Amino acid sequence: MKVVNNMARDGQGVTEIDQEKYDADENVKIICLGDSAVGKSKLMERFLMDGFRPQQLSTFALTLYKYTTTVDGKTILVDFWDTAGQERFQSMHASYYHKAHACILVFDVQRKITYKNLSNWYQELREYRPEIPCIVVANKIDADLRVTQKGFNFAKKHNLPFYFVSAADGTNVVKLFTDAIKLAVSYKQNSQDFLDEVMRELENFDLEKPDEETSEDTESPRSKDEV
Ligand SMILES: Nc1nc2c(ncn2[C@@H]2O[C@H](COP(=O)(O)OP(=O)(O)OP(=O)(O)O)[C@@H](O)[C@H]2O)c(=O)[nH]1
Ligand SMILES: [Mg+2]
Repeated sequence: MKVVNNMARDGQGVTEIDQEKYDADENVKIICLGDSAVGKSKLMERFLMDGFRPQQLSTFALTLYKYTTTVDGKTILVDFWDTAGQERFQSMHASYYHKAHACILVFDVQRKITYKNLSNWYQELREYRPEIPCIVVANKIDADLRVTQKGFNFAKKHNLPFYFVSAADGTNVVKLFTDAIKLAVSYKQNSQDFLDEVMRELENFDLEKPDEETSEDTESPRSKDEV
Protein backbone atom coordinates (compact mmCIF):
# COMPACT_ATOMS: atom_id res chain seq x y z
CA MET A 1 0.00 0.00 0.00
CA LYS A 2 1.39 3.34 -1.02
CA VAL A 3 0.45 6.70 0.39
CA VAL A 4 0.94 9.71 -1.80
CA ASN A 5 0.68 13.05 -0.11
CA ASN A 6 -0.19 15.79 -2.47
CA MET A 7 0.21 19.15 -0.87
CA ALA A 8 -1.05 21.02 -3.89
CA ARG A 9 -3.72 23.58 -3.16
CA ASP A 10 -6.95 23.69 -4.98
CA GLY A 11 -6.44 20.32 -6.59
CA GLN A 12 -3.44 21.45 -8.62
CA GLY A 13 -1.23 18.52 -9.50
CA VAL A 14 -4.13 16.09 -9.18
CA THR A 15 -4.37 15.55 -12.91
CA GLU A 16 -0.77 14.36 -13.16
CA ILE A 17 -1.35 11.72 -10.51
CA ASP A 18 -4.69 10.97 -12.06
CA GLN A 19 -3.28 10.47 -15.50
CA GLU A 20 -0.67 7.79 -14.92
CA LYS A 21 -3.09 5.23 -13.56
CA TYR A 22 -6.44 5.13 -15.25
CA ASP A 23 -5.59 3.08 -18.27
CA ALA A 24 -5.77 -0.29 -16.53
CA ASP A 25 -9.24 -1.86 -16.52
CA GLU A 26 -9.01 -3.09 -12.98
CA ASN A 27 -8.20 0.29 -11.55
CA VAL A 28 -10.97 2.05 -9.63
CA LYS A 29 -11.12 5.38 -7.89
CA ILE A 30 -13.11 5.92 -4.70
CA ILE A 31 -13.57 9.37 -3.22
CA CYS A 32 -14.53 10.38 0.28
CA LEU A 33 -16.62 13.46 1.06
CA GLY A 34 -17.94 15.16 4.17
CA ASP A 35 -17.35 18.05 6.55
CA SER A 36 -14.10 18.56 8.38
CA ALA A 37 -13.46 16.26 11.36
CA VAL A 38 -16.24 13.79 10.59
CA GLY A 39 -13.57 11.07 10.44
CA LYS A 40 -12.87 10.56 6.74
CA SER A 41 -9.14 10.11 7.23
CA LYS A 42 -9.59 7.97 10.34
CA LEU A 43 -11.90 5.61 8.48
CA MET A 44 -9.32 5.17 5.72
CA GLU A 45 -6.58 4.66 8.28
CA ARG A 46 -8.65 2.07 10.09
CA PHE A 47 -9.28 0.14 6.92
CA LEU A 48 -5.92 0.52 5.21
CA MET A 49 -3.58 0.37 8.16
CA ASP A 50 -5.83 -1.44 10.54
CA GLY A 51 -5.23 1.16 13.16
CA PHE A 52 -6.54 4.36 14.62
CA ARG A 53 -4.29 7.14 15.80
CA PRO A 54 -6.40 9.46 17.92
CA GLN A 55 -4.31 12.57 17.33
CA GLN A 56 -3.58 13.67 13.85
CA LEU A 57 -3.73 16.89 11.92
CA SER A 58 -6.62 17.46 9.63
CA THR A 59 -5.95 16.59 6.00
CA PHE A 60 -4.24 19.49 4.28
CA ALA A 61 -5.68 19.17 0.81
CA LEU A 62 -5.49 15.70 -0.59
CA THR A 63 -4.08 12.32 0.33
CA LEU A 64 -4.07 9.39 -2.05
CA TYR A 65 -3.95 5.81 -0.85
CA LYS A 66 -3.30 2.93 -3.19
CA TYR A 67 -4.71 -0.44 -2.27
CA THR A 68 -4.78 -3.79 -4.03
CA THR A 69 -7.46 -6.42 -3.55
CA THR A 70 -9.32 -9.19 -5.36
CA VAL A 71 -12.94 -9.11 -6.52
CA ASP A 72 -14.39 -12.18 -8.28
CA GLY A 73 -10.89 -13.51 -8.91
CA LYS A 74 -9.70 -10.29 -10.52
CA THR A 75 -6.97 -8.10 -9.11
CA ILE A 76 -8.32 -4.66 -8.43
CA LEU A 77 -6.20 -1.60 -7.90
CA VAL A 78 -8.05 0.91 -5.77
CA ASP A 79 -7.15 4.56 -5.45
CA PHE A 80 -8.73 6.08 -2.36
CA TRP A 81 -8.86 9.85 -2.50
CA ASP A 82 -9.09 11.52 0.86
CA THR A 83 -9.62 15.23 1.00
CA ALA A 84 -9.94 17.95 3.57
CA GLY A 85 -13.48 19.02 4.35
CA GLN A 86 -12.56 22.46 5.69
CA GLU A 87 -14.50 25.47 4.59
CA ARG A 88 -11.58 26.75 2.61
CA PHE A 89 -11.86 23.68 0.40
CA GLN A 90 -15.61 23.47 0.53
CA SER A 91 -16.00 23.36 -3.18
CA MET A 92 -13.83 20.63 -4.59
CA HIS A 93 -11.77 20.96 -7.69
CA ALA A 94 -13.40 19.14 -10.60
CA SER A 95 -10.48 16.76 -10.91
CA TYR A 96 -11.29 15.37 -7.48
CA TYR A 97 -14.47 13.93 -8.97
CA HIS A 98 -12.99 13.13 -12.34
CA LYS A 99 -13.46 9.45 -13.20
CA ALA A 100 -14.46 8.50 -9.66
CA HIS A 101 -16.30 5.17 -9.54
CA ALA A 102 -17.80 5.37 -6.06
CA CYS A 103 -18.18 7.82 -3.22
CA ILE A 104 -18.22 7.45 0.55
CA LEU A 105 -20.18 10.32 2.07
CA VAL A 106 -19.47 10.73 5.77
CA PHE A 107 -21.11 12.61 8.64
CA ASP A 108 -20.49 12.66 12.38
CA VAL A 109 -23.45 11.32 14.38
CA GLN A 110 -22.49 13.61 17.24
CA ARG A 111 -22.70 16.82 15.18
CA LYS A 112 -25.99 17.59 13.54
CA ILE A 113 -24.56 20.23 11.22
CA THR A 114 -22.41 17.60 9.49
CA TYR A 115 -25.59 15.63 8.77
CA LYS A 116 -27.34 18.74 7.45
CA ASN A 117 -24.42 19.48 5.16
CA LEU A 118 -24.71 16.09 3.48
CA SER A 119 -27.11 17.56 0.98
CA ASN A 120 -24.52 20.16 -0.13
CA TRP A 121 -21.87 17.51 -0.63
CA TYR A 122 -24.31 15.25 -2.38
CA GLN A 123 -25.47 18.00 -4.70
CA GLU A 124 -21.91 18.78 -5.73
CA LEU A 125 -21.13 15.11 -6.20
CA ARG A 126 -24.12 14.70 -8.51
CA GLU A 127 -23.14 17.70 -10.59
CA TYR A 128 -19.93 15.95 -11.53
CA ARG A 129 -20.84 12.30 -11.20
CA PRO A 130 -24.59 11.85 -11.64
CA GLU A 131 -24.51 8.05 -11.67
CA ILE A 132 -21.80 6.68 -9.41
CA PRO A 133 -22.70 4.58 -6.37
CA CYS A 134 -22.61 6.54 -3.13
CA ILE A 135 -22.65 5.10 0.40
CA VAL A 136 -23.79 7.30 3.29
CA VAL A 137 -21.88 6.76 6.50
CA ALA A 138 -22.75 7.74 10.06
CA ASN A 139 -19.39 7.73 11.86
CA LYS A 140 -18.44 7.85 15.57
CA ILE A 141 -21.22 5.57 16.81
CA ASP A 142 -18.80 4.41 19.55
CA ALA A 143 -19.36 7.72 21.33
CA ASP A 144 -23.02 6.89 21.99
CA LEU A 145 -24.55 3.69 20.65
CA ARG A 146 -28.09 5.01 21.09
CA VAL A 147 -27.70 7.01 17.91
CA THR A 148 -28.17 3.81 15.93
CA GLN A 149 -31.81 3.89 17.03
CA LYS A 150 -32.32 7.23 15.35
CA GLY A 151 -33.70 7.55 11.87
CA PHE A 152 -31.47 9.35 9.41
CA ASN A 153 -33.63 9.91 6.40
CA PHE A 154 -31.12 11.41 4.04
CA ALA A 155 -29.99 8.05 2.69
CA LYS A 156 -33.51 6.71 2.35
CA LYS A 157 -34.65 9.86 0.60
CA HIS A 158 -31.96 9.49 -2.03
CA ASN A 159 -32.16 5.74 -2.12
CA LEU A 160 -28.56 5.23 -0.99
CA PRO A 161 -26.99 2.50 1.15
CA PHE A 162 -26.44 3.61 4.73
CA TYR A 163 -24.01 2.26 7.37
CA PHE A 164 -23.38 3.04 11.01
CA VAL A 165 -19.63 2.85 11.56
CA SER A 166 -16.87 3.70 13.97
CA ALA A 167 -13.31 4.41 12.91
CA ALA A 168 -12.37 4.30 16.59
CA ASP A 169 -13.50 0.74 17.35
CA GLY A 170 -13.69 -0.54 13.77
CA THR A 171 -17.44 -1.31 13.65
CA ASN A 172 -18.51 -1.95 10.04
CA VAL A 173 -15.35 -0.39 8.60
CA VAL A 174 -14.19 -3.42 6.62
CA LYS A 175 -17.71 -4.00 5.38
CA LEU A 176 -18.02 -0.38 4.30
CA PHE A 177 -14.83 -0.38 2.27
CA THR A 178 -15.22 -3.82 0.74
CA ASP A 179 -18.76 -2.94 -0.35
CA ALA A 180 -17.57 0.40 -1.73
CA ILE A 181 -14.91 -1.42 -3.77
CA LYS A 182 -17.46 -3.92 -5.11
CA LEU A 183 -19.83 -1.12 -6.08
CA ALA A 184 -17.02 0.80 -7.77
CA VAL A 185 -15.92 -2.25 -9.77
CA SER A 186 -19.44 -3.08 -10.82
CA TYR A 187 -20.09 0.53 -11.78
CA LYS A 188 -16.93 0.59 -13.86
CA GLN A 189 -17.79 -2.65 -15.61
CA ASN A 190 -21.29 -1.52 -16.49
CA SER A 191 -20.60 2.14 -16.99
CA GLN A 192 -21.10 3.87 -20.26
CA ASP A 193 -18.22 6.28 -19.68
CA PHE A 194 -15.96 4.91 -22.34
CA LEU A 195 -18.75 4.39 -24.82
CA ASP A 196 -19.98 7.91 -24.16
CA GLU A 197 -16.56 9.33 -24.91
CA VAL A 198 -16.40 7.47 -28.19
CA MET A 199 -19.92 8.53 -29.07
CA ARG A 200 -19.13 12.14 -28.37
CA GLU A 201 -16.12 11.92 -30.66
CA LEU A 202 -18.31 10.46 -33.37
CA GLU A 203 -20.95 13.12 -32.85
CA ASN A 204 -18.39 15.88 -33.32
CA PHE A 205 -17.02 14.11 -36.32
CA ASP A 206 -20.51 13.81 -37.80
CA LEU A 207 -21.15 17.51 -37.39
CA GLU A 208 -18.41 18.28 -39.81
CA LYS A 209 -19.97 16.14 -42.50
CA PRO A 210 -22.78 17.23 -44.82
CA ASP A 211 -26.30 16.91 -43.35
CA GLU A 212 -27.64 14.11 -45.49
CA GLU A 213 -24.92 11.70 -44.33
CA THR A 214 -25.57 12.22 -40.63
CA SER A 215 -29.34 12.52 -40.47
CA GLU A 216 -29.85 8.79 -39.87
CA ASP A 217 -27.29 8.48 -37.10
CA THR A 218 -27.98 11.45 -34.91
CA GLU A 219 -30.39 9.69 -32.54
CA SER A 220 -28.22 6.86 -31.29
CA PRO A 221 -25.32 8.79 -29.76
CA ARG A 222 -27.77 11.01 -27.85
CA SER A 223 -29.67 8.12 -26.37
CA LYS A 224 -26.41 6.45 -25.22
CA ASP A 225 -25.57 9.54 -23.21
CA GLU A 226 -28.55 8.96 -21.02
CA VAL A 227 -27.78 5.39 -20.05
N1 LIG B 1 -14.94 8.79 18.98
C1 LIG B 1 -14.57 8.79 17.71
N2 LIG B 1 -13.78 9.76 17.24
C2 LIG B 1 -13.43 9.71 15.94
C3 LIG B 1 -13.88 8.68 15.06
N3 LIG B 1 -13.39 8.92 13.84
C4 LIG B 1 -12.67 10.03 13.92
N4 LIG B 1 -12.67 10.51 15.19
C5 LIG B 1 -11.99 11.73 15.67
O1 LIG B 1 -12.50 12.83 14.93
C6 LIG B 1 -11.45 13.75 14.62
C7 LIG B 1 -11.41 14.03 13.14
O2 LIG B 1 -11.07 12.86 12.41
P1 LIG B 1 -10.40 12.96 10.95
O3 LIG B 1 -10.36 11.58 10.40
O4 LIG B 1 -9.15 13.72 11.00
O5 LIG B 1 -11.53 13.83 10.21
P2 LIG B 1 -11.56 14.25 8.66
O6 LIG B 1 -12.96 14.03 8.21
O7 LIG B 1 -10.50 13.55 7.90
O8 LIG B 1 -11.28 15.82 8.74
P3 LIG B 1 -10.60 16.78 7.59
O9 LIG B 1 -9.35 16.12 7.13
O10 LIG B 1 -10.39 18.09 8.29
O11 LIG B 1 -11.62 16.93 6.51
C8 LIG B 1 -10.15 13.13 15.17
O12 LIG B 1 -9.86 13.75 16.40
C9 LIG B 1 -10.49 11.69 15.38
O13 LIG B 1 -9.78 11.13 16.43
C10 LIG B 1 -14.72 7.65 15.62
O14 LIG B 1 -15.18 6.71 14.97
N5 LIG B 1 -15.05 7.78 16.94
MG1 LIG C 1 -8.88 14.21 6.83
